[in-house]
Amino acid sequence: MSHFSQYKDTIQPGDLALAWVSRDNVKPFRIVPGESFNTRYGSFEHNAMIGKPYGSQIAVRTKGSNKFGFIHVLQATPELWTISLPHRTQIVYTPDSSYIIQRLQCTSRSRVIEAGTGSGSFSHAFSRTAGHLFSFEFHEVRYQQAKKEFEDHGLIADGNVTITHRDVCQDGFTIKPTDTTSYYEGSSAHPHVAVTLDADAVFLDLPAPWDAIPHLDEVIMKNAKVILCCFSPCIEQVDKTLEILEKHGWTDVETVEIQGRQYEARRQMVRKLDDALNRLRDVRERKQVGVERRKRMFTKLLNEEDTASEVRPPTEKTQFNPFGKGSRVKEGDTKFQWKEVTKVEAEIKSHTSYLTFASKIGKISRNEEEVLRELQKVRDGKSNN
Ligand SMILES: C[S@@+](CC[C@H](N)C(=O)[O-])C[C@H]1O[C@@H](n2cnc3c(N)ncnc32)[C@H](O)[C@@H]1O
Repeated sequence: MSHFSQYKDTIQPGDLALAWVSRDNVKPFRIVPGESFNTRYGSFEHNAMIGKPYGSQIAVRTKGSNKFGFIHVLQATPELWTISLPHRTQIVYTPDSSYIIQRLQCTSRSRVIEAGTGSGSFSHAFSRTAGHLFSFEFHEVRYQQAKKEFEDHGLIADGNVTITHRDVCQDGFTIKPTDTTSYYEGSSAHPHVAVTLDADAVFLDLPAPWDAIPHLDEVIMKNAKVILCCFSPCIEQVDKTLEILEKHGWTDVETVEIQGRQYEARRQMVRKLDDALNRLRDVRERKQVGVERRKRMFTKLLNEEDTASEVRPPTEKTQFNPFGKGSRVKEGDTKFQWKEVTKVEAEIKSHTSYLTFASKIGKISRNEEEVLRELQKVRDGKSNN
């Protein structure tokens, strides 16, 4: 059973769990009775986690101190996997993958093609939503690593993912029995019959998608709407992709870019001009009192008079401290006035690329020879007139 497709309540032996150590330190680990998860804040025994609800905080006393270190144990989801996975390549982050999945109209009935697999970040998101994912990777080591990871996560044997070692630009997407693929392993699939992909959604995260696009006609669903997305960091790549999409009969072409932003909501103290003016007046008056006292003391010293009577007047707590200056004010303190504000978080993990979407119904492709003949006819007609 895939570790990513079902929610469960409690932490059990064998689960793939994620330790939330801090916001940018999330680590995957397998729950094994008797083992520990080690961090610089302490060593957390798996036995102390087993049976607890997911989301629990697990605390240990830090060695040689009275302090506690703690982690939260979370259930694996594609979103958390994306921020904790071992990077083998650039990856697609959740702001992009969530948008792409809905634009591809991906559902539990979808048959999705993905190339290349890379670090498998997007593959995990697809595997949760799609009916079947056919993922392709031409780098042998990356293929092996991704395959092992998918097996460990239950995405292959009991899941809905097929991974194939293939250069899709050169050899297309048809999976044959002679291929290095997870498809025939331990499955009841006929070992001599090529796989019918019949894909209705395609995601290409490749340096040269224009070389892969011409091969798609052989493997996409006929008489159904097929939606494609190409993920390209450069506008020059988009340009070449658009040209080939048009040539091969893809329509509804649109290029978008995701600009991920995170807004932090908080309260800000309301500062009125009158309050500021009163505070300035108060400061000036106090300063004046101090200056006059020092002047008197100086004169008395010159005249060798006793200065003992010149005691510092007790400082009354200022009335004009509207902004809590000099004291720590808790956000929302009812003694002050507050307004709700939002702040944009400066950085959010989102590998910015251009997303080019297109769709196709049936096997419509442009007959280049016919187009050239028609163009020639128009030119001939003009020159005869
Ligand atoms: C940027 S990574 C993909 C990252 C992936 N989308 C993720 O979220 O983890 C691109 C991958 O495409 C693979 N690749 C490049 N050209 C390919 C081709 N012609 N056929 C198959 N895979 C290819 C590369 O080896 C690389 O692993």
